Formats: sequence, C-alpha cells, structure tokens
Amino acid sequence: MELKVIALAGNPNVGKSTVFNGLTGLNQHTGNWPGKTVTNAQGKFTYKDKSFVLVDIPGTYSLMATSVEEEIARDYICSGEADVIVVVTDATCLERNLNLVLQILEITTNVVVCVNLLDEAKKKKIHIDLGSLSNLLGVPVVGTVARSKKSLEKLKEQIYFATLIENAGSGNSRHHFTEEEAENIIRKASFIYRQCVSTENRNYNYFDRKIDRIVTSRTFGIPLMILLLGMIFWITIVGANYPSGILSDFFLHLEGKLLTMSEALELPTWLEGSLILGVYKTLTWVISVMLPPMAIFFPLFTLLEDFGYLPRVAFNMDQFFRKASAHGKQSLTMCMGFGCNACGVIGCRIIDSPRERLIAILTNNFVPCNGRFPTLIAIITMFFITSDAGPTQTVLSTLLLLGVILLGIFLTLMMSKILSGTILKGIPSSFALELPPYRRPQFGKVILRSILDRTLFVLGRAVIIAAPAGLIIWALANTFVGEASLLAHCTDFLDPFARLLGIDGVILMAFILGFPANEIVVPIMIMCYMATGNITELDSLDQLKALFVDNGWTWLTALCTMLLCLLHFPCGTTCLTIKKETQSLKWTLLAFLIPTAAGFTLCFIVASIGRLFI
Ligand SMILES: Nc1nc2c(ncn2[C@@H]2O[C@H](COP(=O)(O)OP(=O)(O)OP(=O)(O)O)[C@@H](O)[C@H]2O)c(=O)[nH]1
Ligand SMILES: [Mg+2]
Repeated sequence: MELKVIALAGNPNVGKSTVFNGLTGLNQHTGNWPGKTVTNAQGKFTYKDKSFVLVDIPGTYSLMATSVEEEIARDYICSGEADVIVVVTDATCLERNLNLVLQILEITTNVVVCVNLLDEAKKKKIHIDLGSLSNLLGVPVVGTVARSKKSLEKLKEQIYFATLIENAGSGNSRHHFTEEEAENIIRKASFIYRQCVSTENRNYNYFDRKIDRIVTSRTFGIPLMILLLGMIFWITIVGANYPSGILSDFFLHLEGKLLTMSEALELPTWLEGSLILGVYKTLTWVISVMLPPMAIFFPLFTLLEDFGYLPRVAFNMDQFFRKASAHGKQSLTMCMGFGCNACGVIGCRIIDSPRERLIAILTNNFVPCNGRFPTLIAIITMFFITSDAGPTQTVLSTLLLLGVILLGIFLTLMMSKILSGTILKGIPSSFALELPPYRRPQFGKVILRSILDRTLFVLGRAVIIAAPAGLIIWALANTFVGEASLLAHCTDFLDPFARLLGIDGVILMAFILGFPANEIVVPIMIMCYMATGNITELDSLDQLKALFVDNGWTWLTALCTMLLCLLHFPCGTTCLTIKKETQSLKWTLLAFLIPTAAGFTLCFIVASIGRLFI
C-alpha cells in the first residue's frame, strides 16, 4: 500500500501535537507553552483504504525562521517531502495564524487548514465562518477541538481527499519573501480575518489578565511560585508515605514466598543470593520507594504545565536569568530538567543564541531529574521524618526539599553568570515570550499518562540497569581477594577521599556505579551495606535507616549525600545527549565536570563545618 506523508505545521502552542496524538494514538508530549516540540516526530494512521505517515513538526510563526526548531519546521515544509501539509491554527487568534497559512500557500497548494481550539473560541464568543474561510483561501478548512478525538474524523476525511489530488507534494525550495511580499501577506491575512471572523466580546481574556496581574507581579510572582512548589513537595512527601508502606509490605511478603520456593527447589546459595537478595531487592526497592513520590509529583507538575503556568515561571525568572547574562527561556528548559535532564538538554533548542543555549545545556543538570528526585525524598523521609511523623516534621521535610531545589536553581543562575563572564562571554539577547491563555488541564488524561508513562519508564530502566547492577554488586561482594571482598577493596580505596566530602566509600561508589541511571544509587548503597553487614530483613524505611546508621550514617552524611545527589555528573543518557546536541567532546566534558566540581566543593565545605557540630 502506498504511504502518503502528511505534515502538521502551525504556530507554536496551537495543538499540533495534540492533533498528532489524536490521529496516531501516540503520546507525543504536549504542554501549554510555545516551543514544546523541538524535533520532528512521526506516527502512522489509516483511513479507509489508505495509510498515512503523520509528521509532527515544531511550531513556527513564519517561514522566515530564526531559531533551530523553526528552521527544522521551515526546512521540512519547504522540502516537498510531505504530500499534504495540514496547517493547524488557533481559532482564538486566527489573524496571526493566517500569516503562516498564506506563506505556506505560496509554496504548495496541497494544504488542509485545521482551525483548532474551537471550544476556546466559542467560550470567548468568537465566530468563524469556516465556509468562507475555505473559499477565500482556496483550500479545505476543518474546525476541530483536538482534545476530543471525535472532532478529528472530518480532518481525516479531508486529508484523505487531499492525497487523491495528483501532483501532491509539489515542493518549492523558495522561501525567501521580499519585504513587499511579506507585507502583502499580512494585509491579505487581515482582510480574510475581517471577512470570516466576528467577535461579540472583545474583552474575552479579562480573567487571564486578572490572574496574570497577581501571578506575574513583581511582589507576589516569586513568593507565589515558591509557595506553589512547596505545596507540591508537601503533597508528594505526605502522600508517598502510605503507598510506599503498602508496596514494601507486599514485596516483603512475596520475598518470603520466593525464599521458601527457592529452598524447596534447593537452589544453590549463590543463585538464591544473587537473584533474590541482589536483583529482586533492588527492583522492589526502586518500585516501592521511588515510584510513589514520582506518581504524585509528576502528575501535579504536568497539571501546572497543562494549565499554562510554566511560561509565567519563565516570565518571573527572566530578570534573574538576564542578570546572569543568560536567556529567559532557560527557566523553561530548567523546568523540563525536573522531568529528565536529557529532555531538558534537547529542549534547549528553543534558545536561539548558541552562547545562551550552551549555558542552558551546561547548567541543566543542576535541577534533579526523576531519577534523583525520589532519592532526595527517600533520604529526607529516612533521616528527617520518623514513621509517626507529625505535621511539623512533614513541613520541615518539605522545607528541606524546597531548600535543596532552590539551591539547585540558585546554582544554575550562579554558574550561568560565571560561564557568561568567562568562557561564554556575550551580551544577553532579548526575546519575546508569549504568555498563552490559561487552559483547563485534562485532569484524567494527565494523571493517567504521567503515572503510566513514568512508571513504565522507571520500571524499564530499573529492569535494564538495576538488575544487572544488582548482580555485579552481589558478585563483587562475594568474590574474595585475600581477606576482603572485591567490593570492600573498591570502597576502601574510595573511602579516604569520600570522608573528606562527608560521605563514605560506599556512597561515592554508588554514585559512580549509578552513572548509567540515577535511580539505582540508593539500591546500590543498600546492597553494598547488606553485603558487608548482617541485616537481611528490610521491611520498612525505619529498618533501612537502621542499616544506614549501623554503617555510620549521621544527619551530616545524609545532608552531604543529598547535596551530592543534586550536584554530580549527568547520567549516561544525558551525557550522550549533550554530546549529540553540542557536537563537541569539550562541552560534554565540561558539562560532566562543572556539576561534579560544584558538588565536591560544596560537600567538602558543608562536611568541614558540620563536623564542628557533631
Ligand atoms: N481547550 C483545548 N485545548 C487544546 C486543544 N488542542 C490542544 N489543546 C491544549 O493546548 C496545549 C498545547 O497543545 P500542543 O499539542 O502541545 O501544541 P503544539 O502546537 O504541539 O505546540 P508546540 O509543540 O509548542 O508548537 C495543550 O495544553 C493541549 O492540551 C483544543 O482543541 N481545546
Ligand atoms: Mg508540539
């Protein structure tokens, strides 16, 4: 069957990825802020007797592109690779969107215009005459509400018809518009807009502006942001305790069963030890301790993103990034880093200036990703909350977590400033960030997707990386050279240096072995301690704490471990991504060294001061 290629073009934040997901059933990340998609994504769908390849491309305001992701969009549109281009537009600001439609129509006429966000237009009492719009443009026009799949049927039909036309995909490499042509297009867009759109109520974003006056105000903007972040942390810490307990009880119960079974099967001790105490324990630890906080934090964070809060964060933080001679959009890439630093690094493509993009890439690792975030929570829960925690303790833990994160943000700014004053000198470029309208988040979908996606992601990584790591550690701990095991030799070697940093050899080795994935740092510590100690039953965080305390942990060790968790080299995936994005070994090496040096220095200082109080 012949495959037709359909491209989804349009201004940023108009719902292209949502249309893409709706048509293909895939899960491209969507979010209520411009610049979310930075690379082309492909998916397939079928309609009647035809199969289509759908390409989701980054948003662009015009074909006279300026940034990397806009160039990707422009090059794709102009390449003629697509048989049909679907231009997705925002019904609530059609005039501006029509500029791009008209520019694309100069290149190819095989276009279907999708007027999306009709639900919002309706709320704002904007009426669009789709029929005359289609007549004036000379191409099919379909109205959609991309969040509801039903409304996409018509779009599929129009795409189908458009591909029946001969000479589909007549590409045209011409994309230089003279000033006069560009002005003509603007005039034409304005004319068509006046013909097809009528509004009853011009003051439709009154509420948005009212909220923005508080949320982005000079006085309340930042405190409100910190309060919101604190609230999310608090809900995460309080909410994660209970499911964690249930899960770990369940896994312990299962472990008992597995041990009985292995005895019945008369498995050799080494096999029983490596499988159950090595692999099984690591995996179940990851699931029971790391999953609950993630399953709470990420949906909450994504809801804020879907609501449209992130661009407001960027707006508030702009002044600080500007003072650090960096780019305001860096706060957006920083926010993406909370999910995954590798994604944050790719997201840096939204920053146009190469200098500022590099700064954003090099400092992205200063905010903890989903592999480190639950580690921080686990250490806080173990060392700073007891199992019968009262409200004061949970508030204190929240403040501690908030402090660590704010420290990460502060260091991002500091390091940006240092970089732009030394190896990446330059004047900050100005930018216009659009504040998109607030949108009601899709509660059910966001919660389901972020739990499912993250859960599967973490589980996947745990299985792929933690399980073999468990095996290796078990083997190291059980292979003896002279009096001591190989594991002991390694940790003893690292110990003197680690002590200077307020930690011990095991912790340092856990961070080193955790290079492939941060998720496994604490499980490695547990395995190392268990291999040398004699506690084998760990049925609660309290006993886990006992294991750590037995191995010499104090609150200072916990604090330094948290600092090192926040500040150390990026994980393997992130390093590879940095190499790919910068095309340079030098910058990758620097991205590796900067946070590590910062972490070591800070731990050394904190440990030296802390020891005075112990
Ligand atoms: N109310 C409403 N919201 C929508 C609709 N379509 C998309 N959205 C929301 O609009 C936001 C932006 O959607 P995306 O699909 O990420 O937009 P995009 O065009 O891919 O954005 P970029 O990748 O940044 O160019 C998301 O929060 C969507 O949930 C719609 O028809 N109605
Ligand atoms: Mg997108």
